[in-house]
Amino acid sequence: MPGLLEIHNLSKSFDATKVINDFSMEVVEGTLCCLVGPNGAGKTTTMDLVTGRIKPTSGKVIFAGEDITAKHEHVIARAGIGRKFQVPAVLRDLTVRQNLEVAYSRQTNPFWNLFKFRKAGLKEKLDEIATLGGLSGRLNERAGILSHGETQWLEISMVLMQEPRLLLMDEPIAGMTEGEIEKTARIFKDLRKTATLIVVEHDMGFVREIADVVTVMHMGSLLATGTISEIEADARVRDVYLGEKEAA
Ligand SMILES: Nc1ncnc2c1ncn2[C@@H]1O[C@H](COP(=O)(O)OP(=O)(O)OP(=O)(O)O)[C@@H](O)[C@H]1O
Repeated sequence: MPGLLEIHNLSKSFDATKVINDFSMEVVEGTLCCLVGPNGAGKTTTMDLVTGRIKPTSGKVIFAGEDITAKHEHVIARAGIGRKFQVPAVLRDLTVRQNLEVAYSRQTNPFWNLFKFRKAGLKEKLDEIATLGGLSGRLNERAGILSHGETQWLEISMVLMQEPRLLLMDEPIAGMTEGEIEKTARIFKDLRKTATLIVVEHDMGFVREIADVVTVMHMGSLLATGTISEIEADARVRDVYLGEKEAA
């Protein structure tokens, strides 16, 4: 079965520096892939290339069988690739519910959204996503009073409102408490039932908890890919990545 996302021989140079070097990976629909690697390995740049934020020097990105390499960022988003960045972009003065409505309609006027969401189906969809994101009891709270973890879950839920087939996340647990990390792992396990995910992550404990597949990058290239047990047993990975962390 072809992957929902296929990256073929991707390279990217900034001026004379090649930061992505003939990198290939495939993500099968319904799986959660963790993209790991030392600082500067090229993980964020790869995500930028997949979402069309920047364009590769060579290589191809295929999504759901379609070549999206040359497409504009907004076209790629509309095709079903959602991204949650590390820095939250919630509207702090609106409630959790209003933020989710804005994410769906892309309209920041709460009154417009109030009418729109009375239409059949949308309220149910919002409630379902709020439950998935662990926010069903917080819908009427102002987003500005949420904890850091809750704000991250709201952001994830906002991306889900756009119904992405593939969801990319940059270090989603950065700054979270232990309890929030555990809850985030549970949310991700639920998400995997309906979406395909790529999570860029440094915390190997969290990766162990959530990943179906782990892909390791090193100096812009693929170093290894496999289950977490295969990756942890791989001497090359230990040398360049885990070894480096132990030494830090
Ligand atoms: N716009 C740019 N111009 C020049 N070099 C860049 C640019 N963007 C990224 N780089 C370089 O590309 C390399 C890969 O960076 P990238 O942020 O993709 O790594 P990363 O694996 O996400 O690292 P980290 O884990 O620290 O976030 C780094 O050496 C970085 O300095």
